[in-house]
This record gives sequence, C-alpha cells and structure tokens, in this order.
Amino acid sequence: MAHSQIVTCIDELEQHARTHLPKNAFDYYSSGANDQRTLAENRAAFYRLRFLPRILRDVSQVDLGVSLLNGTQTLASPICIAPTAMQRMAHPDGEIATARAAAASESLMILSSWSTTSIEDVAAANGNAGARWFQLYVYRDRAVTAQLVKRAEQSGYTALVLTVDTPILGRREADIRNGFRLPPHLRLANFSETDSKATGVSITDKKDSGLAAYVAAQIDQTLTWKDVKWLQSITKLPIILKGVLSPEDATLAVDHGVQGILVSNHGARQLDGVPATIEALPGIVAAVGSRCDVYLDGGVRRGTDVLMALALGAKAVFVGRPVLWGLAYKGEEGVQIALTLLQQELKLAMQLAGCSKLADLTPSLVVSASTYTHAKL
Ligand SMILES: Cc1cc2nc3c(=O)[nH]c(=O)nc-3n(C[C@H](O)[C@H](O)[C@H](O)COP(=O)(O)O)c2cc1C
Ligand SMILES: CC(C)CC(=O)C(=O)O
Repeated sequence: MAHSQIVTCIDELEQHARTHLPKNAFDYYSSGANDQRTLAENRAAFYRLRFLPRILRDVSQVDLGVSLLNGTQTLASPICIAPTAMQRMAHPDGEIATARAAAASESLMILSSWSTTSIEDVAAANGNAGARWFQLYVYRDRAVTAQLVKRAEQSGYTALVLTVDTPILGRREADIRNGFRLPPHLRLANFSETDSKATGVSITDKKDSGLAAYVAAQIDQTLTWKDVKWLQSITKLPIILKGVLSPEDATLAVDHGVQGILVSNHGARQLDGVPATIEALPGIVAAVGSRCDVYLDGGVRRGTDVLMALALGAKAVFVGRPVLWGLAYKGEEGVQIALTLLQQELKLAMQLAGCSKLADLTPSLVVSASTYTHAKL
C-alpha cells in the first residue's frame, strides 16, 4: 500500500506493517502463543455471530459518547487503546505518537509498564485533554512497583490496569526462533539500567527470547488476591483487572473491590487454547452485573466487532495490534487513521442496526450463527 493511497480497513494497515517492519518486530507484535489457536479464535468467534438489526428507528443522529468508572471518565467513543509494549519498534515516535493520536481522537490510552517512552513523557504528549490509564506489571521488587504507581499518579494517569495473566511469558515461537530482543538503540524507559539488570537478566541479553527471560526474572509469580489489596493500600486510583476469563474470577474481582474488569486473553499471547474474548464476555457480564465496568479486548478489527462486544455487555473495547499497525504506517497520523476507521465503522454499523446511542445496545442485537445453521426450515 503506497502512502498516498486511502486506507480502507485495519487489515490493510496490518499488510503494510508486514511488508515494512523488520521481521523481529513484526513477528513479536503479531504472534500468538504456541499453535496460535486462540489467536485465530479471537477473530473466528466474531464471525460466528450474527446481528438482528432493528428497523424504522430514527438513526439520523448517532452518539458514541460513553462514561466509564462511575461517570468519572467520559469519552467521545468506546474504542480505546490497549497497552502494548515497546512501541518505538513500530515507529521512532512510538508511545508519543500514540498519546498524541489518542488525545486528538478523544480516545483513552493505556500505557504499558514496558514502554519505550517514559510515563512522564507520554503524559506530556497526551496533555491535559488526554485520557490515560497506566498498565502495571508487578515486579518482584515491590519498591520498583510502588515507584511506578507513584509516577503514574503524579503524571495524571487516572486508573491502574493490573495485568493478571502474565506470571510468566507465553510461548511465542517466532520470538524464540528470532532470538527476539529489543533493538540496542531502545530501552524500557520506565526503568533504570540498574533496575532492569537487578536480577542479572537484561532484555537485550542474547538468549532464545530475551523477553521471556526478562519476564521470568522480574515479574512476581507469587501474585495472589492479597496483592490486589496491597495495591489498593498504596493507591487511591481505581483498579481494573486485565486478563480475566473466568466468571468465578470476575466475581472474586468484584468482591475485592476492583472498579473494572478487562476481559482479555492478552491478544492470544499467553495460554493457547483459552476462549476467544467475545465468547468469554457474556459469562463475565452475567457474573458481574452492574457491580463494576466490564471491558473487552482481543481481535477487534472492525466497527461491527465493537458493536457485537458492546451489545453483549462490554462498556468499552480496547485494541492492541491495530494501533501498532497504524504506528508502523505513519506514526501519529497512522494511529489516528486506525482509530477513526473503527469509530466510523462503529457509527455506520449502529445506524444500520437501528441504534442511535450506546444505551440502545442490548444482547438481543446479536445471535449465534448456529441458530440459523440448525434451524428446521
Ligand atoms: C505486541 C504486544 C505487546 C503487548 N504488551 C502488553 C503489555 O505490555 N501489557 C499488557 O497488559 N498487555 C500487553 N499486550 C496485550 C494487549 O494489551 C491486548 O490485550 C491485546 O493486544 C488485545 O488484542 P488485539 O491485539 O487483538 O487487539 C500486548 C499485546 C501485543 C500484541
Ligand atoms: C514485555 C511483555 C510482558 C509485554 C507483553 O505483554 C507481551 O509481549 O505480550
């Protein structure tokens, strides 16, 4: 795709990234774990759903506005940016470009702990008008973790997103084959060299996958529900648990006083064989009810995917790789293209489905394709 050409969908951005990014980076961004069954399912499960649109409703005005976390976070649309590590591999401006595009699109950005731009620099790029949450990995060294939380608070991040599906890195075979490591001109900007070398493993070490070794050395595998309490004891920020798939865990999360649940399988990069997130969503929504916000990420590539997730009870959706493909295409402008495409597609899908605001979306809008396959005609 030439730069002058019109981008018509997210998949075109991915194709561009595939042919323009270094293999080491594209493979890291695109891979799922093991046989990548869940990676395929994250898309396939959307294809197994069907809409039952309503007719003869006034759809001349569509409002995509949404408010999250008990009305404390208002957004122009429910399409937000999932945290993805090391964005400067996709474009020299990396997280700065994402933060600017998020603010320009009135979207919400979650910054990864493992960004290649610091918490403070991203906050400055996102500005006063921006909406930003910080994704937290809990380090074995709790002083390092507490310092991240403090810096996020001081830089105007308004929630913490605690990732709970990564006690250890999933098996990403492309990274093993490539001997993945962060290119030498980049670094994990939120940590000092000393912090990242504290246990003798650096992300740039020449191991099978430098990343897997780094995670194994640094991330706290002993994490339990008591650490959610610990986190609550050191911050007043709302906490969202990212990586919930089981309704039982969703109930426990609410019992532990979290303000949000992000139904996620980490872009199919952790345990292969888990359900697609759109399949896991209804059970979690049923378990949680209105006791806290429920969000979804994983395989969202179309406005119609967003519409399905919202109809099935998600308050907002997050996209990971589409933002990386936008970055690789044209930095800040590319991320804006990705977000705008999804917003426009969502608006169109709502109009065609007979909905003019998010409150109109109910589960009756979506049915399983098997309803039709097995129908007696
Ligand atoms: C390249 C890459 C890096 C990621 N890095 C992080 C991370 O640092 N922290 C985290 O909680 N999730 C991380 N994720 C998971 C995303 O936040 C999100 O769950 C996933 O990408 C959503 O699926 P999608 O890419 O199909 O939209 C990463 C995902 C990708 C693809
Ligand atoms: C550094 C990694 C743990 C980032 C991540 O979450 C991922 O690669 O999926």
